[in-house]
Amino acid sequence: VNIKKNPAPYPPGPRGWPLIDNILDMPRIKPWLTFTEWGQKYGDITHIEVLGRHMFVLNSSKTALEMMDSKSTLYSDRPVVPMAGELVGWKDSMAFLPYGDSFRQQRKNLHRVIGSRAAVNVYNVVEEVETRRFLKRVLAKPDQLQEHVRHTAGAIILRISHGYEVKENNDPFVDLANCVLANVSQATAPGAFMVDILPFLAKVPAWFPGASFKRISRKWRETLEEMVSAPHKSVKDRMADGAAPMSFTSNLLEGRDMSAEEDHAVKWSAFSLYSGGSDTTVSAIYSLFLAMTLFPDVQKKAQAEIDAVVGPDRLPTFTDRDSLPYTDALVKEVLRWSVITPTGFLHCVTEDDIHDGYYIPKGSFVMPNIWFMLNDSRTYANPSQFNPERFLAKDGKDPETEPRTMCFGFGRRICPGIHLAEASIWISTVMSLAVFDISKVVENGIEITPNVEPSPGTISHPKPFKCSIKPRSATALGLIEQEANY
Ligand code: HEM
Repeated sequence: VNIKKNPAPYPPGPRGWPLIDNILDMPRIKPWLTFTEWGQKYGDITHIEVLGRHMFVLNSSKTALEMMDSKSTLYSDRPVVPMAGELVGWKDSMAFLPYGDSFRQQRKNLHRVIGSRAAVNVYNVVEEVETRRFLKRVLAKPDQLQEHVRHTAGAIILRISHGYEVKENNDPFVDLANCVLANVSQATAPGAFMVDILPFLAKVPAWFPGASFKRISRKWRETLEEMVSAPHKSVKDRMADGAAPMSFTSNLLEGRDMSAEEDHAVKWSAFSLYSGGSDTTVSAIYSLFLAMTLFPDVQKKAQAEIDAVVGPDRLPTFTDRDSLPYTDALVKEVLRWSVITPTGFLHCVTEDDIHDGYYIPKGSFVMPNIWFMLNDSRTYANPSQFNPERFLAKDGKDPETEPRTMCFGFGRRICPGIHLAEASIWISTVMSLAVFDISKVVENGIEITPNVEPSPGTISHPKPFKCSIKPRSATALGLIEQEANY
C-alpha cells in the first residue's frame, strides 16, 4: 500500500477525540477554559481530530494574526453547516458564506456603508435618539434592564439597516428577528442535530422516522425568509413613494440598476447587520452594567470625567467622544473583560499549509480562543483585574494592546461591524453613566454581589443579574425625561 506521507507533523494535542462520543462530550460549559488548558499543555497551536476532521485551536493572538491575517488567502473560508446553513438557509448570510464572489460582494456592501468611523458617523443621530429612549425605559423599569438593552440594540440596527422605526412594545420585526436568532442558536448548538455530524442525513425524506429535523428546519426556514425579505420589500415600496428614510438598504439601492444577484446581496447583507450586530452588542452593553455594579471606583472615575467635560446641563453626544479618554478606556476594558465571542467563529482552510513547522491540511477548521487571548498575561498585566487604566499611557508606560485587534476576529473575516459596535457601546456607556448611578441591590439589609457567570455559546452573555439603577440627581432626571425624537 502506498500511504501518502504528511509533509510535516501535526501540532501536539490531546488524544482520544476521534470517537463520536467525544463530540457529544465536547466541553459545553465554558469550553474556552478547556482550550486554555490545552494551550498551557501543548503550546499556541493545539491539534484535535473529530471524525477525521482536523481542528486547530489557537491560543495566542500573534499566532492567530500570523495565520488568519498574514495568510488570509488560505484561512478565510467557513465550514459547511448542514442544519443551520443548508437546511434552514443561513448559508446566504455573511457569517456563513464560503470565501468567494458572494462573500466579496456582501463585504463590499458592508464596507461601503459602515466600513469606517467616518461612514458610521452618519448614524450618530440614530444612536443618540435610540439611546435616549433607552434611558427612559431604564428609568421606568430598571429591573428589566436586559430587555431594554435588547430592544434598543434591535431598534438601532433596524433603523440603520432598513430605516425602520420600531414600536415601543411587541414590534413585529423585533419579535421575528428574536425568533430567527433563537432558532439559529438552537440549530448551531454543538451536538444538537445529528445531521451536522452525518451530513448524508440531509437527503433523508421528511417522513422518515427520526427526520423531525427536516420539519423543524422547514419551519425555521420560513421564518428566516420572512425576516430577510419583508423589511427589504418595505424599503423598496417606500422608495417607490419617495418616502424612504436614509438607511443601509436605501443607500445601496439608490440610483442603481440592480441585477437580481445584486439585489439578493443587498437583502442579505442588510440582514447580516441584524444577525451579526444585535446579540453581540447586547452582550457587551449588559456586561458594562455588570462591570459598573462590581467596580464602583471605575464608575466614579468615568462619571467625574463626564461631569467635568460635559457639565450637568446636557446629555453627552458623539461630539464629546475625543475629550473623554478614561471613558474610552473603560469601553476598551469592557470589550476585553466581557466574554462576547469567547471562541470566535470557525475559519476553514482552503489550501494545505505548513505553519511553524506544523502541517495544517486543506479543509481543516481553525478556532481562535479569543477569551484566552484577552486574558493572556503575555499581553495584559493582571488580566483578571478590571482596570481601564491599562489602556492609558502613563509614566512613560505605553498603553496595552487594543482588544479590538482580537475580540472582533481576524483576517478577511474580521467583524465588519467594528465601528458600529464601538459607537453603540460608547454612547450607551457615556449616556448611562452621565445620568445613572449603578450599584449592588440591597435585599433584607444584605448587599447582593452578582456572580460573573458567562453563558456558553458562540455569543456568550452574562448570566442575568440584579443591580440598582437610579438617577444621579434631579438634574439628571430632567435630562432623562426630555423628549428624544428624530
Ligand atoms: C461588541 C460587538 C461585536 C463583537 C464582539 C463581534 C465579534 C465578531 C467576531 C469575533 C466575528 C468573527 C470574525 C472571524 O471570523 O474571525 C464577527 C463577525 C461578524 N460580525 Fe461582528 N461583532 C460585534 C458586533 C457586530 C456588529 C454591530 C455587526 C453589524 C452591524 C456585526 C456583524 C458581523 C458580521 C456580518 C460578521 C460575519 C463576517 C464574515 O463572516 O465575513 N458584528 N463579529
